[in-house]
Amino acid sequence: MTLALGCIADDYTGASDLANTLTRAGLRTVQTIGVPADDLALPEVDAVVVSLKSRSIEAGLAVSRSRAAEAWLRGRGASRVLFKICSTFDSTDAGNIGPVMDALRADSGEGTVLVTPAFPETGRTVYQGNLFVGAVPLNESPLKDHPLNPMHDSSLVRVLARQSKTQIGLVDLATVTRGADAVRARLAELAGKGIGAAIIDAVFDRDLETIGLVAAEHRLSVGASGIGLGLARALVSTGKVKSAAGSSETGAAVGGPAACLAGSCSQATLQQIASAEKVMPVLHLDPDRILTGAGEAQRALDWAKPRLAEGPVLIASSSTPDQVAALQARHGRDAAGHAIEQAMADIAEGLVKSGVRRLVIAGGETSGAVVDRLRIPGFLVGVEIAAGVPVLRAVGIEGDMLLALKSGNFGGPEFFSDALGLMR
Ligand SMILES: Nc1ncnc2c1ncn2[C@@H]1O[C@H](COP(=O)(O)OP(=O)(O)O)[C@@H](O)[C@H]1O
Ligand SMILES: O=C(O)[C@H](O)C(=O)COP(=O)(O)O
Repeated sequence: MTLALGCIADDYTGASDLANTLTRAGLRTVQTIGVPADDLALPEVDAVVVSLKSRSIEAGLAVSRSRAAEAWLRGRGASRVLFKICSTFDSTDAGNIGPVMDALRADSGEGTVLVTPAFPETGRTVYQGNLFVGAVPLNESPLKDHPLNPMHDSSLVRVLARQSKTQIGLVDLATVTRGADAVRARLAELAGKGIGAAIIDAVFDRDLETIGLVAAEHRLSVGASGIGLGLARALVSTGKVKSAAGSSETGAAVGGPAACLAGSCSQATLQQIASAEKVMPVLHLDPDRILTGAGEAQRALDWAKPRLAEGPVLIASSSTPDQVAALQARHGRDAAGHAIEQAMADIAEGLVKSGVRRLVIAGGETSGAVVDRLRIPGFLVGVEIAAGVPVLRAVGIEGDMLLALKSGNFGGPEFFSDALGLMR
């Protein structure tokens, strides 16, 4: 296997989002969970997206796991590596985007690393280094209330500078619109000043295509699915990869009971849960009971089992920002997050033991906890359910399973029904 592109994603929904984008852009892609075991049978692909649950862990651990993933990718011929982060730059001043980028930059000998979370298809744009979510700056968007990584500064130059050891520059939109050579010249200017990374503006897909042509010449880039799109289009347009567009996995139907789990507290997910309540049974977990060990996961399984034969169910821990803040005040942010993730994993494990083979999960950290508990080593990419969210077919397990790992902010109001309709 000689990879045209190696990717390291800091959460599982983001990995799935990127794998979807690369597949739709014509790259044969597989998503792995962590660095694959040598005996995991992988198809011949152009790109591998290694999923890590590293976005919100201790920075040193995020660095070591990311470096191990990079070594595995480079060992399989990846001369280009994309460190995939959230399109809303989910992170804190401790990291982990800066520390991981610094380490991967040192390993790769990269001069100035191109960084952009722009993903216009989902309303993420970057202008003068500032990230916009739809029409509002990041710090005025619902991401200001994220349970783990609340974002309070839309200037990514400032945000990354607080996390990284290198200086952070800017490649502005005016430069990008002048084309790849202008971007190359600007990067050379920054590298000459010893600036190790640059936020690069992007508002439209054509900006990503320009960026992708330059990023394809670099050993390391950092960004979300948008730069992945640019890289994929550049690899195809320059003949480095023969397009396999339309090659997404469409294997046999799996059938059987189906269930949805929502751990995301995003505005989008709360709306999707409300829509789902009109068409399927929904159980709202009591987060305090989870934190006090009151058997909430078992209660959820006892509720779900008799209903699964009738149709899909949805089990949600999701709360409003005020409720999240109150719970965190009572129990601690990290303790609350971890306990609820693990409860979701307990529930998922019980549902699979009850015969569930089609699982929709809302939330990146939630997806990580569930997929790790189910010991799924990798996924093939299926049809797209919504921008950034594909159907995934598990590989390396006994039997068949279909999953959808929904980024908290992605998908329309009817996402859960839409997903189940495509996961047969
Ligand atoms: N009711 C709740 N109160 C506090 N934290 C919660 C609640 N429900 C879920 N969480 C936690 O919030 C975090 C959600 O993160 P994640 O699953 O990545 O969602 P998103 O994709 O929206 O970022 C997880 O750590 C989860 O355990
Ligand atoms: O928004 C993105 O780029 C990715 O889909 C992502 O990283 C989502 O992470 P989340 O934790 O599911 O919001």
